[in-house]
Amino acid sequence: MIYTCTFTPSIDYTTYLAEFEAGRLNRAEDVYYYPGGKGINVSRVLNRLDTDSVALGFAGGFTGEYLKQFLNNEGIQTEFTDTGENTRINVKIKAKNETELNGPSPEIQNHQLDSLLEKVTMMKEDDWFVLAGSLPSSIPADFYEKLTNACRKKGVRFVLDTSGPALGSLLSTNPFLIKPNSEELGDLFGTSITSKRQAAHYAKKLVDDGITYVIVSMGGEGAILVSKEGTWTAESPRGKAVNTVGAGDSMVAGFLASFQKNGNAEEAFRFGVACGSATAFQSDLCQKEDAQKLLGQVTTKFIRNRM
Ligand SMILES: Nc1ncnc2c1ncn2[C@@H]1O[C@H](COP(=O)(O)OP(=O)(O)OP(=O)(O)O)[C@@H](O)[C@H]1O
Ligand SMILES: O=P(O)(O)OC[C@@]1(O)O[C@H](CO)[C@@H](O)[C@@H]1O
Repeated sequence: MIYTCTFTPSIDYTTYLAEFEAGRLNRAEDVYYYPGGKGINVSRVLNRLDTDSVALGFAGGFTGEYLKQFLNNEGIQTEFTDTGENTRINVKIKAKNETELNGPSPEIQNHQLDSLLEKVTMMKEDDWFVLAGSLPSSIPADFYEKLTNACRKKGVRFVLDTSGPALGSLLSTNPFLIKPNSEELGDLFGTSITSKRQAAHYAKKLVDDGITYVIVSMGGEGAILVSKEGTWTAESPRGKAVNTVGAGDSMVAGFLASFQKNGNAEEAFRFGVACGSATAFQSDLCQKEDAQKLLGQVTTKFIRNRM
């Protein structure tokens, strides 16, 4: 089973308008209330790819209820721990540019952390634990150690998709897969990454340090996958970007759904890229057929590592 875990879920209040101007009253033409948060997006896309998952994490209040119901209505199993406070609402403004306003993480108490740890301890060999999205800074560092030790002991593969200091501090747990975008990878090394060659250089350092697969996503430019064997690069299919929120999460879901079936990293990477682009080309997250249609446009190049 794939377990996704979102510490900081959201309702994504997604609005479309021709023009947006800060500092004045703007009126939206269309609005959508999507469940959000990176792990939740991974679960929603997995579900559309006919792959079961359980969405774990922390939610509360009327927004937390909406989130759970929405996911359950889509047929996704949820096991959220109640935070006792409203889950945040993130504002996504789609005008000529995309503007985002994300709320802060909830305060999470020790007994709530323990309840998550208990769930991870119950996982079985060959399960997956996908920790995705922003992590509250108040959580003691040794908690993640306990969490990832529990995964290791049970033979559960740990997938990490977070950003900022949390990404840096969790790398030493040797995740199976991480998926930073180029900006997040650059932040990690105190530099700015503008090409696939640069991205491959830094991703390789992470693989040398013990991470099995590093995917660096680069929006409309495509992505790279680095492992001990070498580097694959992929161009994104061309199309009109409608809403890129969740494109990275769709890529993670596509990779996992495919890898879980046949263990072929290149194939999983190609399908991940197709899922990312299929999501970017529509308002909500992609459906399986959308990704399958784009798959033929995703070709990869491989460069073997020198021994
Ligand atoms: N404009 C675009 N055109 C085509 N494909 C895109 C576009 N934007 C994103 N994608 C696809 O989605 C993948 C992931 O996108 P991106 O690098 O923006 O992820 P991200 O920054 O993690 O996104 P998010 O955090 O919103 O999920 C890209 O590698 C690409 O395959
Ligand atoms: O604030 P975080 O946790 O970094 O990101 C949260 C978020 O922007 O990421 C998802 C897209 O990847 C959205 O559904 C959600 O609103």
